[in-house]
Amino acid sequence: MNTILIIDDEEKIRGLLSRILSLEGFEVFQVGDLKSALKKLERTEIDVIVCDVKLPDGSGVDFSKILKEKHPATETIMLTAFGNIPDGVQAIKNGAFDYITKGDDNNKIIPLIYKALEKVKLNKRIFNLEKQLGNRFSFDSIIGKSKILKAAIEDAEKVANTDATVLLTGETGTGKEVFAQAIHNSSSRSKQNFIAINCSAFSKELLENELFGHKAGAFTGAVKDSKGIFEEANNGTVFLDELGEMPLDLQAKLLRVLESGEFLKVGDSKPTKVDVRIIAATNRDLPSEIKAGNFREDLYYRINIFNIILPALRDRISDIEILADYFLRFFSAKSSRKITSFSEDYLNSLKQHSWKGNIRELRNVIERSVILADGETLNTNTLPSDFKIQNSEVKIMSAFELSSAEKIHIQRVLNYTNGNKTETAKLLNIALTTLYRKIDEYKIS
Ligand SMILES: Nc1ncnc2c1ncn2[C@@H]1O[C@H](COP(=O)(O)OP(=O)(O)OP(=O)(O)O)[C@@H](O)[C@H]1O
Repeated sequence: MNTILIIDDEEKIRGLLSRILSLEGFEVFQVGDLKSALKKLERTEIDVIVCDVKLPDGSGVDFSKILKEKHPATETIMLTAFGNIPDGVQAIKNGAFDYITKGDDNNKIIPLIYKALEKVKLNKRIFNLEKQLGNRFSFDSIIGKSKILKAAIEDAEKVANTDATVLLTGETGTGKEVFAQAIHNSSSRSKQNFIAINCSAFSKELLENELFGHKAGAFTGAVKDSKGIFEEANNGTVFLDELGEMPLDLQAKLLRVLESGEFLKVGDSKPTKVDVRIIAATNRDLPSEIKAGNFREDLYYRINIFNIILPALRDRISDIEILADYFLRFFSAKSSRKITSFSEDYLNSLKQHSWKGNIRELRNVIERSVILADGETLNTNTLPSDFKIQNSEVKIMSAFELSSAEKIHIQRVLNYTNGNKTETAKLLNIALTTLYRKIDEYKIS
């Protein structure tokens, strides 16, 4: 049953609304101030809130902002006083679904609630999809049916419930972090922290500080003791991404953690002891790195206890369709568009591509196509120019058509980002200044 919360300090109005909405079959709750509303929201899942603007402990308009941050799936309808449209407009800017004028619009409330409930349904769907795509990966949500992927999943499932160190190898974007999360989530450590760090993203000093933390006074600006991720992840799992890039000095410190669970914080003389499981990943060939003097051999043998090799996408072409379909559903739901299929040529082009960026690249290509799509089917004209397209959909464009296609393309991406130029330039892979020049040139509003 859908749940509605009415926030109004006037008992009569609350009662009246509550009766109307209960008769409609909703489960209705009512409170007289914002504090009680927050309490109610902590305990009960509310779909739609009907909220007065003036409340004894604050303004409903300001509250709508807090609500969007704390309960993003819930939608709010503001009840504004007669003739006070600015309040309603501000509430919508703050994230409210809509507003109605008190007393005046009684017949509008029910249809508006149904509309808001549709939006709530969509919000929930998107959050679920995002959760799957984000950090809640389990083995069931790893997509793909190819033998080579299934074998990797089977190995990972076997090792998950041990405390063994795991080394994940594979090209960029093959899902190493996704596998690391799935291993953690199905291990006995799943209730504890999973902390991922990219060893190539920091200078040596910063990485040491991030991993091991520091004592107060260890360096200028170190005013307090600080925990590193090994301490933060105590009893949980640390995922060391791009391990091949870790500086040699830090490799020695990591070896000690693996051997004894101990390390020295920066500026400390007493060791700190932790119990962490380590999962490492690399797209480098570690034996060659050892030969080149960039990676410690003893650390390699300590890390390479259980190696899982993640296949490149081009080696499991049979998975492309199901992955593409998954991302299509995700991005069409995210942009509230009804795009349901690919053309045969589109799918063939995907299958012929070399996929150097693997699943990450596929995800980005589908997102781009969803932005550019005209109808319910993705066609090859939404693919980037480096895709092989050998089909009936190709036609030679004149210079005139090219520039109008560019204009339409920019306009679509701008619509997709709600006019955010920085994000648009990023998606188009052009400089912000180029975007401004083109907006000017094509007179895009
Ligand atoms: N089997 C899968 N099913 C669905 N999505 C996946 C799958 N594998 C990877 N992804 C998605 O592909 C993207 C890249 O995955 P991930 O970051 O795990 O790759 P990686 O191998 O760790 O990359 P890098 O080496 O660049 O760090 C992410 O958006 C992830 O959600």
